[in-house]
Amino acid sequence: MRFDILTLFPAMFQGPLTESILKRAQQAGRIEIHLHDIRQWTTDRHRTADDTPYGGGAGMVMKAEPLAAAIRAVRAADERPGVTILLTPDGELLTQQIVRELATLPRLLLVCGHYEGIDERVRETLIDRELSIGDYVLTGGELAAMVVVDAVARLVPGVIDSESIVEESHSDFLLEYPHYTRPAVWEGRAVPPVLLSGHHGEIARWRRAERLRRTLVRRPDLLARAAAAGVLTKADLALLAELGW
Ligand SMILES: NC(=O)c1ccc(NCc2cccc(O)c2)nc1
Repeated sequence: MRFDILTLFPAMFQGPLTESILKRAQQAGRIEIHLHDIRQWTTDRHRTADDTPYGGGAGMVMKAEPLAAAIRAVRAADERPGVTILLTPDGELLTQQIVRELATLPRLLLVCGHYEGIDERVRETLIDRELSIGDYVLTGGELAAMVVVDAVARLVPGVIDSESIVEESHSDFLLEYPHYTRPAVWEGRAVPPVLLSGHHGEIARWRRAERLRRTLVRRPDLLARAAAAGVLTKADLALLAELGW
């Protein structure tokens, strides 16, 4: 899968995209990440990529010409069709369901807006989809783009071991079960005995029960979505009834 990131601050991506799993995934050729500095497509001496807003007001708006030229040039750089996504607080809220959908695409172009955003005429003509990582405003779309790349790339086959994806949090709307590792007792607190029992069936049942209980307590909204999506078994519903759901 190919990611193209269009930004005014390419250096911001050193670190998250050049370390650990994403670095190894790129070295293994599972994913490609190409950074593009939008200023490369400015034409004036001052390399102007933003300007003051028509109608007045504070802040700056990203100019249409350089951004449109960048999007068109980057799209043309690879024959694979890609979806062009703008990261913005006004976008559709990113969920694991959307992440799974994006992970099936051959290519993603992520446009990192800045200041107060981008000229509306670029949104109308060149942006396919607008996504938000949450209801808060950041100085730019770069951190949001890193979140999208991280969440999507880890679902690309071969990037991480597939069995850990199946049962992870949010994969079926439910939160994760609690995790423990050595030592068996830490500061007087023991690991739940069932996990040391070797009874894999009991362990699976305990973990499922913990996922349901935690989701009920922390995110009842997700539980309702799990029920609506039909991912709760009769045993799940019986246990949830016992828990008062
Ligand atoms: N919640 C988010 O995903 C998110 C994304 C971007 C951002 N700031 C840049 C920006 C601000 C306003 C308009 C625009 O197009 C881009 N802030 C938060």
